[in-house]
Amino acid sequence: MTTLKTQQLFYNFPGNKTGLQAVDLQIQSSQILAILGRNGIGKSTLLRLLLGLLTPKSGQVLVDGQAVTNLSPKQRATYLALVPQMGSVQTLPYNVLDYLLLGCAANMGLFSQPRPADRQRALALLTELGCQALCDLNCQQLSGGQLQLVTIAKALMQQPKILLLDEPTAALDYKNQRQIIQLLQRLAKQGLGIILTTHDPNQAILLDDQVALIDGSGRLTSGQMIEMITTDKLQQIYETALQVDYLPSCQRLVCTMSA
Ligand SMILES: Nc1ncnc2c1ncn2[C@@H]1O[C@H](COP(=O)(O)OP(=O)(O)OP(=O)(O)O)[C@@H](O)[C@H]1O
Repeated sequence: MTTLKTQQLFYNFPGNKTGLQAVDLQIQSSQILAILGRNGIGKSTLLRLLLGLLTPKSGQVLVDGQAVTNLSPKQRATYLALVPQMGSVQTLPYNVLDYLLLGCAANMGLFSQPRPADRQRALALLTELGCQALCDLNCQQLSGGQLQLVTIAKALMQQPKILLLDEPTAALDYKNQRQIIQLLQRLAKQGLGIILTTHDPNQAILLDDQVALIDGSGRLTSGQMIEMITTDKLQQIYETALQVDYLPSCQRLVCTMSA
């Protein structure tokens, strides 16, 4: 069982007096936490703090009780992997299979090569994501959605204990969004802890686990999806008219923009 938690995390955005305030969150193996908040509120920044890529003004991030900043890069990579926001993914001129194998780098020695088992795992992941036909393409030839799927597969090659995903379905069509949601649920059942950011409350509804909302002052509150995804709470964090209702034909809550 792995636990990732923050204690009273404060962070000021560069050149700005605003930031994240007193963030307390916790996630453990098999849990999924969806983080929602409006543009520029600090969701990606929070993921970078959790990964130890940014240093908080105060407070700390603990992985199994150890400060993330005290872990070596290799130790960190055994715990945590990131699927970055699509705009920030640098496409390297590798074919898709080799790109996925880069995901194993943290678990390999300096001069070792990927093993046949790693290649098989990469091919199995591509097949699971319906991307097996992409395997020999150059990454720079991929569409935005194809690159997003391949980037998720690369992070899974790292075999982390907690997976952090920054808007993992932003570039995906409905079928692929459903596939990623189902994949995340399967992985959580197998023991992976998952933290993702999303702009779509419907995804948090479908994932149906933990939800964290960041409000306009950079404070985070979290709880079970059913307590957090309400018309009042979402209207407050997005500062716009929207509605959360139970839709009998979908047999679930649905969030829509209202007039
Ligand atoms: N490299 C940077 N240099 C300076 N300021 C930055 C940098 N990256 C982000 N910021 C600022 O930090 C704040 C939080 O940004 P962040 O990317 O964490 O927000 P976000 O909630 O993920 O936004 P979005 O939903 O639009 O992706 C913003 O005000 C942004 O302008």
